[in-house]
Amino acid sequence: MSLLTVSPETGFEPFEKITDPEEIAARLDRIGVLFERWEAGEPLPADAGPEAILAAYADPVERLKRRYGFKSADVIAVTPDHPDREALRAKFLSEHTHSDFEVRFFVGGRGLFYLHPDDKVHIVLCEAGDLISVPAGARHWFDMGARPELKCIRLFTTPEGWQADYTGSDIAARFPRLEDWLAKVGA
Ligand SMILES: CSCCC(=O)C(=O)O
Repeated sequence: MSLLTVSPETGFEPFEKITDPEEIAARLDRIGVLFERWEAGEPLPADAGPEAILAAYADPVERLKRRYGFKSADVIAVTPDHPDREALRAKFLSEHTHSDFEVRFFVGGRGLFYLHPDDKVHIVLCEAGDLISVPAGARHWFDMGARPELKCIRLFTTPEGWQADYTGSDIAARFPRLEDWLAKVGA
């Protein structure tokens, strides 16, 4: 995991990369985002599907539902050869918001969250064991990369699950994607 906070106007240099989980949690807390490190458990098989993933994490998911009143959960499980990987990636690559409080729990793989709740963009590289919230109304987007390796449980306080309101902003296009990010900033 790592966090970088940048201003869309001034760009990325110089940047301060934060890798200490407690510091990441403290910085994200200031913008109303919950960040926790969890035991990710035994790695699941690469081809584990949504049902297997939810079954393996039934207990922590139940605890999260009780703690935050989540009404539904789903799984994003994408492998580098997933036939719909481009469409799945594109769905999250434009800035959007959700009307409810949500949580993402990464049980495998990685992806880059770009949170834009204020005048800064807070870029969080999320990996197995990272839990991060998406506050209601917070602008954000997400990149799983061109060859995605991602297993993520999502929890929603609405029964309907994932519903996005796209902001129409082109801000995401001005930011490096996952691969460029890893090359520039590192994991
Ligand atoms: C890490 S899950 C995919 C991203 C997502 O759910 C979102 O951007 O709202």
